[in-house]
Amino acid sequence: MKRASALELVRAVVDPGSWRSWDEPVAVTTPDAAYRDDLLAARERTGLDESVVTGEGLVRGRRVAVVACEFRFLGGSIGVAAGERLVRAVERATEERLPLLAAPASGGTRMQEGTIAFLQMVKVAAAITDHKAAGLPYLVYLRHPTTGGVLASWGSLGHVTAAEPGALIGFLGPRVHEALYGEEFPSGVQVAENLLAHGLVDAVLPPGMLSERVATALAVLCKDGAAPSSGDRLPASPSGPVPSAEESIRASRRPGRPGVRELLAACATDITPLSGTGAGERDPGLLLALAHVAGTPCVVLAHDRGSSPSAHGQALGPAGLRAARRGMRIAAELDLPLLTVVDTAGAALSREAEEGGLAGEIARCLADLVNLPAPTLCLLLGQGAGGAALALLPADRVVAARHAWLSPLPPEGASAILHRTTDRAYEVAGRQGVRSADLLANGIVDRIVEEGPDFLANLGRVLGAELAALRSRDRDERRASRRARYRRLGTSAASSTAFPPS
Ligand SMILES: CC(C)(COP(=O)(O)OP(=O)(O)OC[C@H]1O[C@@H](n2cnc3c(N)ncnc32)[C@H](O)[C@@H]1OP(=O)(O)O)[C@@H](O)C(=O)NCCC(=O)NCCSC(=O)CC(=O)O
Repeated sequence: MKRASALELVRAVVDPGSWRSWDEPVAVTTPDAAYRDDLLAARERTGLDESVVTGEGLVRGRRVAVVACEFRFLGGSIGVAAGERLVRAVERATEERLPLLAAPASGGTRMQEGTIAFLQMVKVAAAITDHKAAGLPYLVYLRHPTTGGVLASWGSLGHVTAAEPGALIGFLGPRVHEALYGEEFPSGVQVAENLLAHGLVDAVLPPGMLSERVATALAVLCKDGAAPSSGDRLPASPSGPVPSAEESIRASRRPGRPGVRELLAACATDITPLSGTGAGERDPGLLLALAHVAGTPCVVLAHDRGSSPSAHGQALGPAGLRAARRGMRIAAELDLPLLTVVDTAGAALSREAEEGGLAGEIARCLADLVNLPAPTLCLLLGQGAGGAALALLPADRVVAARHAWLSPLPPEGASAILHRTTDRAYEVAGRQGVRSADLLANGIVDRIVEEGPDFLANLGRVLGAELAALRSRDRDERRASRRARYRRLGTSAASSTAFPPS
């Protein structure tokens, strides 16, 4: 496939005329005559003095630091000079508080320089860790081909990672595999599209789409917008009769009830979908995205019932919960508000889910979420059955749709435990205090949104106001009051009015 040069890639992504190189010239000092000849030939061929270019430009008007490999320069391989140039660029981006875009294309560590070149991976990874620890975004665009120690360091540390269509992306170079094992590496594995299918990258897109997608992601990651929407008129507080548990459970399972996709379509912009854990797993039951929700930048992680006509939708498994924890880490690193959306008929119940650590992942989600430094808001949108629902619940604030509910397991399961039949599900749910009104009374939910004709628009307004209010609070105070809130649950201080059982 055609390979764009480093500077062609840069030109594709930055605004015309805005590129400023940060590169300081490097001299050829090696005593190895053959390597010296290789370097000089590479310089002649590319017009560059090393295999990476670094600098800054505007991406749709925003200053962004960019580092990119030139594959025609010794296979884009990284030796000491290239490693040093990369690290200086990352450090400068951190100092100047610029978001960083990396666009590698490389055969990995430069073989001519050996082990000292290999160890550059450590300092590059350390510099990127510092950049992220400073709360700054790091985006990666994996180009054809990206292999070895480049993929195993700065290629795999992005908050968001995209790849070039058809690009060869893998740890072991196919040439090496063939030489070592005498056979070709299986085809179709080290290919961008296969990485997407396995939750290793978030998107596959051509260089021509990069500037738009980078701008969209950075609009959220750099926390643009978020004018507090306190002037918005919020929907009136709920009044009128409280529906029974049966009414709410039936309503939450009605075909056509809006899910997270309808919610985002109604009140989110600048959506960047993220895919999977980044560690080889994805789960269609979990939607992870960056977005502006009602104008506030946030990480969204949500149960996704998908387009499945079944009321049960797509069950969430351990991989989905691991992807959720990836979203929590991004929110924590960038101090972005996190919006969770609960709408699940229950976790995946299967051998794979058990062996994949379902219970452990629920535990880790709960622990991570209740301790997350970032502002957190949970929307109980519909069904809230069992641990898969609770895993996304313990936020600073919890908003519930009128017919949303939360129960320790699907109501039919509760009925089976108590009465050895699923037939008494609604009766049991009524006694378990699952309704939004019960949750409000027990201090689990802070606000209920009625489900009238403007349901989604009202939800958007409430979420916007809640997110804006959360962002204006002091971080330590917010975290302490979150912990206190969940510590209090079940004690008399937690509940206000007790609703009669439905
Ligand atoms: C990246 C590739 C798939 C690209 O294949 P192509 O057929 O497109 O191109 P190619 O093989 O002709 O490579 C183009 C030129 O770049 C050179 N080249 C490629 N990789 C290099 C490297 N790591 N060091 C020095 N030179 C390298 C090639 O020798 C060739 O030079 P010329 O044109 O002069 O012949 C392949 O080069 C490859 O498999 N490279 C090895 C990848 C790998 O396993 N790296 C691990 C390194 S150790 C490491 O990184 C640490 C770690 O693994 O953790």
